Amino acid sequence: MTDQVALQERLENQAARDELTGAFNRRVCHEILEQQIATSRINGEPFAVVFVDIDYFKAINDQYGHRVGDIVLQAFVSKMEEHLRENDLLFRWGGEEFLVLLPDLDEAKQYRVAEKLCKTIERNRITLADQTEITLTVSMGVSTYPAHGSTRDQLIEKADIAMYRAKANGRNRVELYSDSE
Ligand SMILES: Nc1nc2c(ncn2[C@@H]2O[C@H](COP(=O)(O)OP(=O)(O)OP(=O)(O)O)[C@@H](O)[C@H]2O)c(=O)[nH]1
Repeated sequence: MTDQVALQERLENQAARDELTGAFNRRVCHEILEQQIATSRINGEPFAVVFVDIDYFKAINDQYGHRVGDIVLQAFVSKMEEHLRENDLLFRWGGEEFLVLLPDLDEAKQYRVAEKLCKTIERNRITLADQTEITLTVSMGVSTYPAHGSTRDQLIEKADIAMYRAKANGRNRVELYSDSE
């Protein structure tokens, strides 16, 4: 590989990733969801979009400072990536909001995978440099293709609506979008 090609690859990689956490950024999220929809339209493969919002993140910033808040976001992404399956993808949507794409699962399995992730995040505390341990919890909303929408924006919006229900129902939980909302 020439230096030029290596540099090009590095720049492309940087453009795809969120600077703080290294998760894929919102632009890539848009592109990959479009691709997934195009593929699923042809092969009929279902997939899920999971909207993930860290609970009470403001309190972490308030208690430990913004710098520690940043470290917690980085640790959160590492933990999520450790526990996702090989084909699942994590994106930083903005702030303390993330999206996960779960390809190739039926609805019941998608919900179970999201629940497992939610419990894993709660169980795996984050240890700071001074050994302080922080327990994070997340609220998740799940929408599925094709049941809840056939476009990227519909699927994201419905996952977001379900996530708000998870917040309203006490946080640290997963809700599946329902058409009655
Ligand atoms: N440290 C740090 N904080 C961030 C970053 N992006 C967003 N935040 C903070 O995340 C917090 C989000 O707070 P809220 O939207 O009030 O939500 P919350 O406290 O998580 O409460 P709920 O979502 O209702 O459970 C705000 O304090 C933002 O400043 C970041 O990149 N780094």
